[in-house]
This record gives sequence, C-alpha cells and structure tokens, in this order.
Amino acid sequence: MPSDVSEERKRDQCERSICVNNPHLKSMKEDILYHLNLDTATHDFQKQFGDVKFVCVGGSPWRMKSFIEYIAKELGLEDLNGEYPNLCEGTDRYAMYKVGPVLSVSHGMGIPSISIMLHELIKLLFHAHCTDVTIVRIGTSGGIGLQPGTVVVTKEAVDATFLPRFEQVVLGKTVVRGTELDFELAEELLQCGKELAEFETVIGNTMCTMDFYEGQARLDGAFCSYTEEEKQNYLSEAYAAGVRNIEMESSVFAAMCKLSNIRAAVVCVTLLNRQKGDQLTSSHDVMVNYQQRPQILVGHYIKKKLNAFKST
Ligand SMILES: O=P(O)(O)O[C@@H]1C[C@H](O)[C@@H](CO)O1
Ligand SMILES: O=c1cc[nH]c(=O)[nH]1
Repeated sequence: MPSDVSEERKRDQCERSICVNNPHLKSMKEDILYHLNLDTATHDFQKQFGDVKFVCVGGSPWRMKSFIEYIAKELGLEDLNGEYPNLCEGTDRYAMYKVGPVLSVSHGMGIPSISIMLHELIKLLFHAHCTDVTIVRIGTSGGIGLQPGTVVVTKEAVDATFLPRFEQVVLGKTVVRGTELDFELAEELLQCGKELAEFETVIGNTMCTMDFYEGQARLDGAFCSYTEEEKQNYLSEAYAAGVRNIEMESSVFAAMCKLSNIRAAVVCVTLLNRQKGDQLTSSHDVMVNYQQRPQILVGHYIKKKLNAFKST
C-alpha cells in the first residue's frame, strides 16, 4: 500500500484526535517538554489542557499575551484582576496563556524556533487527550501587491521557489513534506474578514523563507549581491505564482499540523508592500493596530464557532 494511503487511513481512524507518530514515546516514563518548562510527571495535562479547542500561535510573547486578554474579553471570560499567568513560567524560550478553550503560545522567529515549539505543543495536546483542535498562526508578513495592513489568509504555504513543500533533514537525508492547510477553514476565515469589514482580507499563497533579509530579497541587509531590478523581478515572479505575502514559519507549521492531523490555518497581516520598499517605516501605533487585525479576525471566528457549538 502506498504510504500516503496508509497515512490517510491512520488519520481517518484518529477522527481529529491528535496524531503523534513516534513509537519511542510509549516507552518513556515521563515526557519533559523542556522548552515549555512542562512535564507529564508534575503536571496533569488532561486536567490543565484537556478542554483546549483553539490554539493561536505567533512570534512575539507580547502579542500572544495581548491576544489572550482580547479573547478573554470577547468570550466574557475576563479575569477580574486582569491576571493571565504565563503557563511556561520558568523559561524565557516561549510564553503560553490559556482562557477557557483557547490557548495562546508564542513561537519566536523562524522555522527552527516554531518547529521546536510545535513538537512540544503537539505532544502536550496529545498527552492532554485533546480532540478536534483548530490551530491558527496569527502573524506579521511583508505583502506583495497589497496595501499595508491587508490581512492574508494562506491558501498554500510555499517555499522560496514557490513550491508547496517543506524540506527537513532527518539523519542526514532530506525529507520533503507537504504543506497543505485546511481549505475549508481558510474559506471560513476569509468569510469572517468579510463579515467584520474592518480591514481588507484576501486569500493567497504565503512564501515562507529562511531569512528576513536576503531570503526575502531585501536590499537593506548587511549583505546584498543583487540589484533592485533583480529584486523586483523575483517579487513579480512570486506574485505571478500566487504569492501575496512573505513570512518565516508557515511551511513547517503547515507540514507539522498536517502530520499531526490538526486543522490549521495561517492568518498574517502585511506590514508593508515589498514592491515599494524594505524598511518598516510605519509608526508604533500603526504597527500595533496592524498586529491586532489577525487577532480580531480569529477572535470573530472562535466566537462564531463557540456560539454554533452552544446552539447544537
Ligand atoms: O509572527 P511573526 O510576526 O513573528 O512573524 C513574522 C515572521 C518572522 O518571525 C518575523 C520577522 O519580523 O515576523
Ligand atoms: O517583511 C516582513 C515583515 C514581517 N515578517 C516578515 O517575515 N517579513
């Protein structure tokens, strides 16, 4: 049987429970999620996290704290003292907050950083016996051919050659993984953008790069070996391939969520139009406003879903 068919079957059997595919886990007495400063010996994961249905992740700990404050208010779950403890206290690698069924986790910058966090987060959800979880990356990005402040819901996460794949080196060999996201979820999020009508929301491909400067064809890094014209040609090729924004985590995020059978989406605001420049010149207030947009959109989606659960 081709491996993708058996993988598909395995996934169907899981029925939206979290899939980990590691035979070694069973023989471990305890599991230490080192970078989250959580472990199965001293924490009851099922009790603490078993009710999680929505996970939002983003690069900055500050953004993920502000998201939990926002969603708590939206869901009427505000803490009277305004206290939202960091569940990863004791490590400064990542920050994690929870209100009701919503978990908010920071992942730092770039593929290696989000990948480590996702390994540990996926195991956390697995140990907690969570089911039917939706995970959304709420991030920032550089746009192509879009007004700054536009929110892009990712259709496909592509690499720097515009292909929907993520390459991981395992035991010295390159393993290529698919980066499909949940199309239905992306459509629902786009619809939420339309309902809100507070800012432009579009669907498009997101290019995930290994670097912010040369990797994203910037002219303002410490090194640059190409001309402005070559930069513009590359961005035009990306646009022609359906790319509407560029960031640094979507491909591994999509690949790992797909492997673990978690419904996933990427929603990033564009901070600038890369065809017009490289430096981020908007004021602090404008940047803060832009960063809130994916939070507002995903907050609307979560509220809608929870209201729908209630009425069934
Ligand atoms: O979630 P964030 O805003 O961190 O995502 C993008 C991609 C990189 O991590 C970072 C670069 O500024 O922003
Ligand atoms: O241009 C940008 C802006 C935010 N994040 C990126 O990765 N690129």
